[in-house]
Amino acid sequence: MNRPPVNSLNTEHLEQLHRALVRLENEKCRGMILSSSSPTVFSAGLDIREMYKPELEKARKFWRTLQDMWLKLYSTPYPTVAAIHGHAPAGGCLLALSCEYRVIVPNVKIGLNETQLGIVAPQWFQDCMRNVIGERQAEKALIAGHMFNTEQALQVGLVDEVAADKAACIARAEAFLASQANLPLLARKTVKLGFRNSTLSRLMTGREADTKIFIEYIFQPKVQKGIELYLQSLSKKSG
Ligand SMILES: CCCCC/C=C\C/C=C\C/C=C/C(=O)SCCNC(=O)CCNC(=O)[C@H](O)C(C)(C)COP(=O)(O)OP(=O)(O)OC[C@H]1O[C@@H](n2cnc3c(N)ncnc32)[C@H](O)[C@@H]1OP(=O)(O)O
Repeated sequence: MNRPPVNSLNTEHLEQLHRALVRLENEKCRGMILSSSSPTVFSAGLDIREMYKPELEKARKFWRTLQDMWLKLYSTPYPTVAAIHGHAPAGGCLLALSCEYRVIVPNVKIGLNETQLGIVAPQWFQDCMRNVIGERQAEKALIAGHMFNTEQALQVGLVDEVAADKAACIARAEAFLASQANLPLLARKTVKLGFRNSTLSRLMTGREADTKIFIEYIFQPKVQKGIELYLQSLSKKSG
């Protein structure tokens, strides 16, 4: 990902990610490392400006593009690793959770923090967390909007490994891909999709309902007020 300063996910960036995933699949890619050009941020999650006073059709397109990108990422036939050498809140955490393996560096925060922002992580975000860390830990983390530090993320199983820095992180991600390289492709892909199918189907069969929930939620005046205040707090911080 290379969308400075923080790889926030707007419609255009989501479309780029989606196109890249389609191309990798068409080219029979043998593995992907999802990484960031930023030295300190993996991805800041959804671009909050896409949810602030949006036009209805733009908001719908944004959400459908996110759904498209995630459905592709979660179901890739090739192995995927997230090299998390920077913070990964909310949608950034979703990207990492959607890969098959996660390597993180020290001093990083990762989690589905939506509750803390006064919004709600959609069901499929929640499913991804549950599938990785289990029901009990996911429920606790999501209710609190907890951001895990590196040590906590390793302990709870949100990530698989800690590496010292970006170079080591990429090297460990490559080692994971190498460990998968000799597995028969069809068997590997079939098992992966078997595990992920119910999560994928839940969104695929309810896409329009999921979009409606998103739209109705973000268009509420009190939610808009919360987003406005959060945006102000973010820009005050950097100002
Ligand atoms: C059942 C009902 C269900 C209903 C569902 C409905 C709604 C929910 C919908 C979706 C779920 C939401 C998912 C999300 O992903 S929301 C996004 C959450 N992300 C965050 O909270 C992260 C916010 N950012 C940070 O914490 C920090 O920026 C950082 C990532 C830790 C990096 O810190 P750093 O100090 O390096 O950078 P700055 O904070 O100075 O930021 C630089 C610059 O970027 C702007 N920015 C940061 N994050 C975002 C973002 N997510 N979107 C847009 N812009 C962002 C920040 O404002 C600064 O901008 P400036 O112009 O001031 O320089």
